[in-house]
Amino acid sequence: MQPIILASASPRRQELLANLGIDFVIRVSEVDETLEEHISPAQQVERLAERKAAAVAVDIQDGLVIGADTLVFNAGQVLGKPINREDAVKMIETLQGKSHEVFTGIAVIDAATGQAVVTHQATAVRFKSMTREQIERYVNTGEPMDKAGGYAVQGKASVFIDSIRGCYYNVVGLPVSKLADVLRRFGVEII
Ligand SMILES: Cc1cn([C@H]2C[C@H](O)[C@@H](COP(=O)(O)OP(=O)(O)OP(=O)(O)O)O2)c(=O)[nH]c1=O
Repeated sequence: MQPIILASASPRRQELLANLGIDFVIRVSEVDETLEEHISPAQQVERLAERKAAAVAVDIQDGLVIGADTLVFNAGQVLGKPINREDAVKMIETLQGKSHEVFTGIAVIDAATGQAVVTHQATAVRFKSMTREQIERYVNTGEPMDKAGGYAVQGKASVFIDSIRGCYYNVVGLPVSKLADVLRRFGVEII
């Protein structure tokens, strides 16, 4: 089997891939994650996932490099990670009491041939109504700061999640079942 390289510093992605029991190494390269204007959230996450994988693939001889990117799409607006506490409060204020979509793009690049498969998945997440005080208490936990949309479905934000339609793991940062489909196209059978 070819070596598998996860081009991600996200502990969530590392944990989800490790859960599958496959051997992989982690290599991360600096990538400009500035959001582009006038492209759909699906295109946005696909481009960033591909950029992350390509930045690592260019430096190695062989192996399958996996890149991923997650964004929240709410009321026509793309939300990345909050830049500070106030930004996190604002993000959650716009999310509470309704549904939004979480997009994760994944890219797998065969470093030896340059062959790439890039795709994405969307999951709908509905938040309960939250008071300003609850939002502030949640932000004070520190949990929102390195998460797209300013929340972690797998963490304390779970208290405020009303429902999820689609892949849960996609919200956490890696659509595991879709990734398995893509890896199979490169000859990697997980189970
Ligand atoms: C919505 C949501 C996002 N997230 C996380 C997943 C991602 O780690 C992060 C989105 O940021 P990303 O820029 O997609 O990823 P990253 O910077 O953490 O890691 P890398 O670029 O090295 O792969 O938000 C959660 O953990 N839980 C959630 O519920």
